Amino acid sequence: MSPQEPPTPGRPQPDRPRQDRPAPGLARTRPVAVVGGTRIPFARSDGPYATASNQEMLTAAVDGLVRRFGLEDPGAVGELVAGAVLKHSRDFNLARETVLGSTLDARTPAYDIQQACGTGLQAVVAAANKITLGQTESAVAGGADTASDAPLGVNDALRRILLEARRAKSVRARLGALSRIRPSHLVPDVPRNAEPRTGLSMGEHAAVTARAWGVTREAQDELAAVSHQRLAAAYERGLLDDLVVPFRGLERDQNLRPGSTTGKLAALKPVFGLDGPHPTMTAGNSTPLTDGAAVVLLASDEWAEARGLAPLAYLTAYETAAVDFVGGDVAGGEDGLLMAPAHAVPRMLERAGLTLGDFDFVEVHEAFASQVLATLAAWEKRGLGPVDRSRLNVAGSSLATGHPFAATGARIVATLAKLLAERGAPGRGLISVCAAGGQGVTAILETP
Ligand SMILES: CC(=O)SCCNC(=O)CCNC(=O)[C@H](O)C(C)(C)COP(=O)(O)OP(=O)(O)OC[C@H]1O[C@@H](n2cnc3c(N)ncnc32)[C@H](O)[C@@H]1OP(=O)(O)O
Repeated sequence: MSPQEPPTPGRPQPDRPRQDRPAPGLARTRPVAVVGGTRIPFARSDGPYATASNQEMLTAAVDGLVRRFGLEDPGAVGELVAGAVLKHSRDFNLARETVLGSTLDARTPAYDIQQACGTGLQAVVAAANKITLGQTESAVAGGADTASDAPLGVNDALRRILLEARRAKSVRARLGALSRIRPSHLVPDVPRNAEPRTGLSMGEHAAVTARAWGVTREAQDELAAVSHQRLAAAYERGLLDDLVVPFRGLERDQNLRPGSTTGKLAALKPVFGLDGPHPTMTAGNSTPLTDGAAVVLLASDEWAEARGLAPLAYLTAYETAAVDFVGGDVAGGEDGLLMAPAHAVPRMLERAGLTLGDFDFVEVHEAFASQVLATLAAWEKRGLGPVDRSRLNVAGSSLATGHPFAATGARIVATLAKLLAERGAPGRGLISVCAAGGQGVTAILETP
């Protein structure tokens, strides 16, 4: 090529010696340690956190983590990744605002993430991916949600009139627009716990799936009672002592009922699936609407070692899946709204070369007892084998703790990492979280 010829895109230039690709220090992968986690006790909505915002709750959880691991110094944390499902417009930059209001160094970058109830786990995965690629040394990840302080939207018709009034070029045109406001326009737009494409609530969708998989009321109540009993036992033996920081007078999850028994649960009246025969889902075997926040600290081994912190476990695999809950095999149960983990987990296990029997702990987010049981049945049908119940949600799960949507993933990661550390290496735990919109987020934690 003559010096006058333009360089061909993508061709190595003769005067530029060929380098090792990728450049040294780039595109490496390395283990991602879960160093610890902190959450505030979860509260039933319209209870003690009724006036707490997502930002206040997330800040309390972050500050708890900063105190516990001494993260105040500049540059200690690479970034904060967090989200909320129910967001006010003031929460548009929730993670960064949380940094600014917290004891983290104000120069800590932060960004928001959202995958419905999978948000907390997806935040952990996003942060972990940067650590494994060597793009950052440490990160805090998690989420917060409040169903009490839910954002109320302006009635759509009123919003259009107000926008028209704002755009008006004259006082007359503005008054003309405003004169169309009617008392009915003052009815707010309240967020509904429902799927926009079906109009059905999460519970109603779960009821359809429960029927498809033949999940009984007794099995659901049994799972719910065990969840409460195991969470109560976990508190009693101190498992949560360094994971939960008090907030607004609460020291333990408010929803926890240590005396929950199948007898008491059997007395509750059904609340979902009332349009079909034998409804089985009640307030006791469904998660309540909940307020709360949870975060975890992730890091490279080098970072943890330099700060004298011992990793609890390592995040070693991740998978996500989605189902066609509108047009797919909904009646057969495979494409039920909350069944995406039934697809994500087999894929993840195949990639990892593992079966369900290879796990010491299996953590399945309990949106509803019926959805957990349908998921277990689907895994079995797909040849993954049964889950040993003595390894399932051993410290209780969302039926007992409650479920502040975006916080649940981080709660599970922190609890599982603690369980693995307590058990001692080698150990392995699976996480499965179903999410609105027909999605599932799953992961594996290990102590090699
Ligand atoms: C991907 C996902 O995670 S999807 C999941 C998203 N989350 C949801 O969809 C939330 C679903 N939950 C709900 O909508 C509501 O909590 C409902 C409809 C289930 C229940 O709401 P409410 O009727 O307000 O429940 P409430 O707390 O009042 O409980 C009803 C009764 O059951 C009783 N109860 C609830 N849990 C238990 C229990 N474990 N043991 C004994 N009694 C119980 C309550 O004491 C109450 O009794 P009372 O009427 O005598 O006071």
